[in-house]
Amino acid sequence: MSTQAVNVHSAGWRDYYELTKPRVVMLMILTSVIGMLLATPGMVPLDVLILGNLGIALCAGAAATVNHVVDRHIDVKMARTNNRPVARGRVEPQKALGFALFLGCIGMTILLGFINALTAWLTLFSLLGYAVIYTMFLKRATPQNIVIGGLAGAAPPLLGWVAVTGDIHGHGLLLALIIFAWTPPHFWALAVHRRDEYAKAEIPMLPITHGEHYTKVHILLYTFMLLAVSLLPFATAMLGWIYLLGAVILGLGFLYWAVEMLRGKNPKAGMETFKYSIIYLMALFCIMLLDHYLVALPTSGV
Ligand code: HEM
Ligand SMILES: CC(C)=CCC/C(C)=C/CC/C(C)=C/COP(=O)(O)OP(=O)(O)O
Repeated sequence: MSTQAVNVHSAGWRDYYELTKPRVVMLMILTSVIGMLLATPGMVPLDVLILGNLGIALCAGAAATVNHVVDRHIDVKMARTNNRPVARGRVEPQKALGFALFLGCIGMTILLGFINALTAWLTLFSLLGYAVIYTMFLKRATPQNIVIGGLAGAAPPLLGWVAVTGDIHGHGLLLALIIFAWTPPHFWALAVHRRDEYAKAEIPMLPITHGEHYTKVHILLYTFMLLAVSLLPFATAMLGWIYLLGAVILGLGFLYWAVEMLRGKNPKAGMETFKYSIIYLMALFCIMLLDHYLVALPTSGV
């Protein structure tokens, strides 16, 4: 049997793992872990840390799996996604949906049984926000799809916060707001780079409906907004000087790439901006943690 035939007909655990969009979920979990640690001056109880993040990750993986099923006819048309397990036929849609249901039920049971109801319901809203509202409706309907859909992806640090404290605090919301402002430059940079593929799949992403220049201007505007929003944890005394310095340097780096895109002289700028966006978010949240333990807690007298 040829390798191609094996690829097409047999599903392995790797295919099921891929359905969960593991690298995206890992970054989300980094933000929810940090959301938990920022929520308290003390140490987060180990069961909340482990079970809370497990529950959130399983629900995010369930949402990602539904996205693979719903988008299979689109995914098969784009080079970036055409080897995905459901699009390629290695995993049948019903089996993938069963897998999503399994992950979602375990995730919700963990959150309801061991964390708290508010975290569980907010996680379910995020799951449905991405799997149903974004994937089934917004993605196909409007170039603002990812701006609105970004609310679901922005939730993890807030979910982490609520898992620890049991209520929604302004500081937790601020963390989600940062990811909300980050999502458009994160995604549109890639969409500019992959414009032709989205056009082929007839998805109304901003570079297709409004053109590349318009998209690049909006990337720059959102990057300014992101820089401003990222200063709020300092302005509200949630975090201190180390964070301020980190947020400014990382934000200026993002602005550099957004301007590079707009100048249009560097053909790799779109992909570089996309890659930078991931490093940016990872680094920003790590610096929050550093600041929390080195500056914010010691000066608050805890
Ligand atoms: C509606 C919101 C979002 C949209 C539309 C979006 C879009 C995308 C797309 C299309 C890719 C695929 C790039 C590729 O396959 O080359 C991607 C990759 C990625 N995204 Fe997002 N994203 C969103 C939100 C998020 C959030 C909230 C996070 C984490 C907090 C995140 C983290 C990542 C990471 C880590 C990757 C790289 C994955 C890899 O290397 O396989 N994204 N994003
Ligand atoms: C419970 C919880 C926290 C839920 C969050 C769910 C989640 C995994 C969101 C991911 C966001 C994302 C990768 C969007 C891209 O989808 P796309 O379909 O536009 O991109 P694609 O073409 O790569 O599939």
